[in-house]
Amino acid sequence: MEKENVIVTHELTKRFGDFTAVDNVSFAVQKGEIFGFIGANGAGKTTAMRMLCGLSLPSSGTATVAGFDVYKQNEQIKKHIGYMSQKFSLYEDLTIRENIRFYAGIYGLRDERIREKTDLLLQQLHMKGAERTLVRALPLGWKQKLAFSIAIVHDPAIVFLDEPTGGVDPITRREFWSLIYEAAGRGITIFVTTHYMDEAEYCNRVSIMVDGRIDALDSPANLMQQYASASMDGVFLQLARKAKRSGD
Ligand SMILES: Nc1ncnc2c1ncn2[C@@H]1O[C@H](COP(=O)(O)OP(=O)(O)OP(=O)(O)O)[C@@H](O)[C@H]1O
Repeated sequence: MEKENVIVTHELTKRFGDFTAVDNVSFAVQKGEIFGFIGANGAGKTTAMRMLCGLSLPSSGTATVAGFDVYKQNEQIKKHIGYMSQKFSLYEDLTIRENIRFYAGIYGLRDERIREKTDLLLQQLHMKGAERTLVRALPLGWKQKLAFSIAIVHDPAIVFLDEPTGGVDPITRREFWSLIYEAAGRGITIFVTTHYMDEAEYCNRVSIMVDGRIDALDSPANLMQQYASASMDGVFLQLARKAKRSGD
């Protein structure tokens, strides 16, 4: 049976003045898929992701996210997605437990559900006993795992992760990825940008953006075969070399 598509774009485009940041991008992402979105600095990943999250209107083209139209239903989209940016927004002056409660409340969970979810998260993250620790005192890897769990506390259809593991060591990144797999196993679609090519290999499919366009899109195994490379690093370098645009 065909899996349901939760993101569908057709010739999605974003222009800033006469500069085309995202250029006629068409793709679909299936429910429960881990979809990697990679590209050199300035390729257009964040701009595309912001349109899909309902944070920025496209210049042209179409897109639906969780069945909602990015032009007309951006408030609905925001309710059905989770988002974690590079500068995740945990409150440093609140404890772990207080951060979970705060965001669960914003997402509209009822008190009883918040209590259940808080206990579940603390257990999953092995943070029981540390729940009254201020977030500011936590190591970066703990903060990232907590931020991810909070981004999906309301069981969204899709979670958008913008370079979620920047700056952490490989072991912590792997632990972070086990949380991603667990969420995908529950049917949450993962849309993730990363600069780490080992992480690209963990994705079900990877799209590679060059100068605002999607130049390649397939499973890591197929891409490595197509570009005759033993790693995603090799695939990425072949494509990124063609880029004319440089990041800022
Ligand atoms: N508001 C804006 N006005 C003008 N140009 C912009 C604006 N936002 C982004 N751009 C430009 O669009 C291009 C794509 O930027 P974007 O941030 O989407 O790239 P990216 O692939 O996410 O890069 P990075 O990996 O560095 O985050 C860049 O050249 C950037 O300077």
